[in-house]
This record gives sequence, C-alpha cells and structure tokens, in this order.
Amino acid sequence: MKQDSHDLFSPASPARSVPVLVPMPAATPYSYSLPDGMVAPPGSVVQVPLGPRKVVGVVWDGGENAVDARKLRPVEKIFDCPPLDPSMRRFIDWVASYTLSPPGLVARMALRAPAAFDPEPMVEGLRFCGHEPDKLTPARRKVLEMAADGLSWTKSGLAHAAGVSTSVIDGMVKQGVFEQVFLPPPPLVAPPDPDYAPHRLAGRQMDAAEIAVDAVKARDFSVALIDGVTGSGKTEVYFEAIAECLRQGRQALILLPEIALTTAFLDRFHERFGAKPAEWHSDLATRTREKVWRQAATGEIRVVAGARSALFLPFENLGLIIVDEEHDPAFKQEDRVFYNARDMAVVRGRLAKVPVVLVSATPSVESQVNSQQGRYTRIHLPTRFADAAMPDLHLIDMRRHPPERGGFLSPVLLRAVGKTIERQQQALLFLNRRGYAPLTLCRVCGHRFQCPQCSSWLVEHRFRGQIQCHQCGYAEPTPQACPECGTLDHLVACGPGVERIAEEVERHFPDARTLVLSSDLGGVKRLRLELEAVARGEADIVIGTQLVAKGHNFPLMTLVGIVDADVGLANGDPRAAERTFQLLSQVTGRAGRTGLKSHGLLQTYQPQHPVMQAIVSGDADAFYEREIVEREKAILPPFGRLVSIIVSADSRAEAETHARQLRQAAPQASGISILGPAEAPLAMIRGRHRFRLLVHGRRGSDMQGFVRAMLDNGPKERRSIQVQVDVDPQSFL
Ligand SMILES: Nc1ncnc2c1ncn2[C@@H]1O[C@H](COP(=O)(O)OP(=O)(O)OP(=O)(O)O)[C@@H](O)[C@H]1O
Ligand SMILES: [Zn+2]
Repeated sequence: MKQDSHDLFSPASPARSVPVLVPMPAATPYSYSLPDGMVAPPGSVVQVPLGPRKVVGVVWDGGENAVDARKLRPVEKIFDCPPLDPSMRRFIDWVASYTLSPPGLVARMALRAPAAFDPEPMVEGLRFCGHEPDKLTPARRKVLEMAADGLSWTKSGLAHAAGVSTSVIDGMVKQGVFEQVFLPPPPLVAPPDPDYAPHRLAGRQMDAAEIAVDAVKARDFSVALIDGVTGSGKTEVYFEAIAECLRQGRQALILLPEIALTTAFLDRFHERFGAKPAEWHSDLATRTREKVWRQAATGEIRVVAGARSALFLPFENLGLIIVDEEHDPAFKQEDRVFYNARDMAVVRGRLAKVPVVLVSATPSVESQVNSQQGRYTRIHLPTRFADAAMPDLHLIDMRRHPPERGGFLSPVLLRAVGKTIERQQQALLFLNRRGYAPLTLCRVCGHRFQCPQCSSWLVEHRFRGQIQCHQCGYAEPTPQACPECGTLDHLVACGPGVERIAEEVERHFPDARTLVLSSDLGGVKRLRLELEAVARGEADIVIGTQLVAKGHNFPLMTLVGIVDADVGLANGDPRAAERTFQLLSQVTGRAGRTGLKSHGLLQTYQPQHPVMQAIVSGDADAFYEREIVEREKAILPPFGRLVSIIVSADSRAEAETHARQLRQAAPQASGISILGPAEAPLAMIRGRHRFRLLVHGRRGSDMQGFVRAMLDNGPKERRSIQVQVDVDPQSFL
C-alpha cells in the first residue's frame, strides 16, 4: 500500500491495523487496530492504550495491516491537530538511527506538550445585533461606534478599544445589545512584520545579508556559516534572512543557547519586526508551551526563538533555521537522547529542504572545516559595526604579578578595575566556578569533603551556608568540625569560586556596587532582571560565570578580567583548547561594544600557551589552522569519529564486567578501534559506578553499525546495568 494513502477507510475490509510510535524506549512502533470508520494516515497524533495507561503516539509509516488486527488493542482517539509531516517523521527516524536511540524517545521530544493536541477552546465574544440600548450614555455611544461594523469582539478587547470599563459593556449585554459568539483563541504573539524597522546595513553586512537572503530565496537546503567578530552585526545580517522568510509566508526557527536569559535578544527582535518571537525553553509555563507547540503546528506562530529542543517543534511551513552561537556546548543534550542540536539542525534542514544558517564569532572546528572544504558557504564579517574597536587584550603573567596572600586577583587587574570604575564605567570579572570554593579540607588531618554519592568534591556555597555536589545536587550545611578528626574550626576553603572573588573585590572596593551573577543565585526571572540592570549601568563590578558570556550587550562595560584563563585547559578533553579559546573570546567580546575604548586582561600561569597567544594576538585564523592540523594528525573530529559508551551499575565489579563483555562482543571492522574499558574520570555519579569505552573510527566509518552490532551481540542489560551511548561526545567525563 502506498505510504501516504488517505484511502484507508473501506467498510467492507476486515479489521485494519496501524503502526504507532509510542513515547517509550521501544525499538519499533507498536501495532494497534483501527476501529471501523476511523481514518488515521501516517503522522496522525493518536491516543492508544499502553499497559494500564493511555499514551499519546504518532501513526508511523509502512506496515498498515501488517499484523492481524483482531488481536490488537484499538486506537482510542485521533487528536484534532495537524499530523506530523513526512519530513518531520523522517527527521525523527534519522535522529534515532544516528544517535542509536529508540525512535519512541525521539518522538517523545516532538510531542512534549501534553494538552496541545486538542484544539484550544474557543473564547467567548460579542457581536452587535442591531439593537440599540435604551439609554445612550456617552460611554455606551463610544462602544456602539466601535461595534457598529458587526464584527466580533472579546469583551475586554471592545472595552479597551472604546476606552470604557467592562461594566459598561455588561450593562449593554443585559439589554440584549449584543449576541454571544465564539471566537478562535488569539495568537500567542502578533505576526512579525518583515518591513517594520529594517536597519541600514553597512558595507560588508550588506554583502553578507545578500548571501543569506539568497539562500532563503532558493527555497532549498543549504548551509551557510556567518563567521564574524563579536559586535560585527551577525544578528542584523540573519534578521534580513528572517525577513525574507517571512515575506515568503514561511516560518523561521532561531536556536539560541540560554534563550531564557536573553531578553535583550527578544526586545531587539521586537524593535526590528514590531512583534516578539515565540519563546521555547524549559522555563516556560506549561500552558504557554502548549500554545507554542500548537500554534507552530498550525502556522500561526511565524518565528520561534528557542533552546535546542525547539528543533523538534512540528512547524507547519518551516522556511529557515538559524543556529546562533553554533559552537556552544549547550546545544548538546546529554540525557536520554544524546544529540547535538547544531548538527541535527543541519539534518532537519536537509530533510525539510530549507536553508540553515550557523552563526558564531568563534565557530566550532567542525564548522570551520566544513566551510573550508566548501560544504558550507562562509559569510565573513571581520570588523565590528561602526568601526568600534575590539578590546585591547593582554595577559597577566601570574608568576610575575602574583596576588597578595589569600587573594586571587593580581595587583595589575585590581588597578585596572579601579581605573575603570573611576571613569564610571563597568568591569566584569569572569570565573566559570559557582560557589565560594571548589574544595574544602581540614587543616589538621587533611580530610577532603567529598560527595557521598559521586566522585567529586563538595563545593562550598557560603552565601547559602552549604557545601554542595555539582554533579548530583547533594547538599549539607557547611560543617564546623571535621567529621574525620573532630577538630573544630580548622576547615579551609581551597581555590576560588565567584562568591570568593566577590569578597575580595568588596575588600578592595568597598564603595563600588558589586554584583555576582551565577545560575545558583536565583531563578531565571531574577537573572533576567539583573542582566537588564547591568545593561543599564546599575552595577560597577560584575562577577559572573559563563552565563554572562553569551550574547549580552552591556554598553558601559569597558573592562573584562578573566580570573583564571587556564581553568579549561587541564581536563583531558580533546576540545579543551578550542573551548577555552571560544569562551575567552566570547567573554572578552562583551567589552567595548558601543565604541568606548576597552580592555581585556587574562590572568594565566601559562602565558606561552598557544591558546593565550592566539587570544592576545587576535589571530584567530592561525589558532584554527593549528588546531585543525592537530585534529587531522590525531584523526579526531571532524577528521575521525568518536562514540563514547558509558556502562554504569550499582557495583563497580558489575559495571566493569559488563563493559569488558561489551568490548569482546565488538565486531571486526577496519578503521575502527576501541579504547578501554577504563574507569570514567567521574568514576561515580549518584552512587552508580561508571566505566567508559571509547570507539574511535576514521571519517566515513560506519560507527553506528559497529556500535549497534556490539550492543546486539553483547550481554543483556540485567540488574542495575545501564548503557549510555553518546555519538560525537562533547564530554569526556
Ligand atoms: N547596520 C546596523 N545598523 C544599526 N546598528 C547596528 C548595525 N549593525 C550592528 N548594529 C549594532 O551593533 C551592535 C552589535 O551588533 P550585533 O549584536 O548584531 O553583532 P553580533 O555580531 O551578533 O555580536 P555578538 O557575536 O557579540 O552577539 C548591536 O547593538 C547592533 O544593534
Ligand atoms: Zn554528588
């Protein structure tokens, strides 16, 4: 039978069956029978029984009537919502097969809006029925003037338009002036207008925008990489591509890391297009999420700005995907389905035949190579808008300019902070460590506080009076005495976190307004307000973790100090140099965006390190070149491929045995080898012991086939064993 046939209904035929993908870790769809008269083409969102529960699933392709329907439980209901289109279904299959995840779990990501499948209820409205009220007060007259055209209004909408209170309208309703009608619910956001307030693009920006706009005009799959320094106007350029997409009447998706914190981005979009985009992230209220899902599916929402999971929204008519800050590690999901939204965005674009635009001031090595090899079109913006200078960057050699005892800030950095605030400008001190101190130990016996369930130290959070595990969230009040030797008041904090830096700053600058920005010090609402306050200049010295690095515009910020530029270099991650380079470039890129002269100072014990040299010389190209050569030599991504397999269990022995047996089950394949099993660097998380296998292959190797065979031939996952497969891993812990 043809796959997309709508001709399933035929009363004479015997009972029919359909495959339904249910939101479960099952390898294939389950079969259900279709009650007489029910029509459920592939893509239909349905309710089916599953054990004792009712679940939402999607009718899948192929295999209609493949199973004797008489033995099957029936589909209970078809929801009145647009079906998932064929390209979305192929996308789900593709992601499942690439990430080696059950398709049902991928489908679940596309269906994560429980009540969105039924249409939104109609809202009550009023329509003038030609019947004038007895007494025509001035207020009533204003209402009649508005309503005389016979159109339908909501009560509050009419009151607002007529400039009267709703009680005036209530009175008129009682006299039978209006008849009751039902209206479709209003859209969540107004439609953006592509020509609302376009900016005049400058020189290079114009050429760049033309390439991006042409890609949209082609109405076909392509990938472009906008590679431009911080503040060069990359956002302005892709706004033009979005405008073109809107003119075509199609929908655009913008993926952003940390969208929840980027209100400034939403405002900027609003100024350009006269309306906000719909937001999509995990901090949305359930009702709002459901509306976004539904209105993306019906096409009412034209632009979604969202976190990585927005990639699984069922757009009605997608015309463009933007991935801003494409290098950002936050695009990688490391939970259940391990996927990189940047890479999967390219896949979705290919399947849906729409252009994809990747954007970054510090593109990933993967995307750099793809653009060098001509697979992606490179759109280059080498200078800041309006000739604003890039910050002047210098290293502080901490061996020559050490901080005073017990401190972490070099006198050189402190002097620069002092001068900055004297000029009434802002300084940002960046340290990617939450809390007060990353390690606490007993000065008498040397006891170190470790999480009882993880192999990680407990981090002191002085503000909350707790020591916390950053792996599992375990927390206890900061103890007074050492649990090992019992000595009182001899615990020492080792190393700095942002809270400790704030303490040091307050000691040196007691009159300055100091603000700590860290994700553990408040929810999204509070952080949004604080970021806005910083942008308005309401803080002199900001001490922040990486959440300040991303995309914010702080007009008065002219000094960025990196407290510990070496942090990220020491962790055995093949991307350590790249990551450090990206993060430090992003953070220092916060300085001087409005043309004020600005500085970046990086505290380091390794001033000769290639990453440090690349940053101060401003020669990003040389850095990438070198990094690409090294990757190629070591056959690391994108020149080789990696799959990480983590085997965890309640006991160390169980985990290790299972991992060894898995390795023995591996097929022979030329060009693919396995490292390990070895205890993972984080040997225990939440009481589970972890062993890691790393599968390494040359580019073009069938990694998925290899790993699938290994898992199929390997031991069953019994008892507490869990096997986690991470294709293209970002984390090596
Ligand atoms: N053509 C233009 N007309 C008016 N303002 C512009 C123009 N181009 C850029 N700007 C302004 O310059 C600033 C930097 O631009 P934008 O944020 O687009 O750069 P970006 O490259 O996306 O920066 P980042 O990588 O740091 O996020 C913004 O305040 C923006 O409004
Ligand atoms: Zn823990």
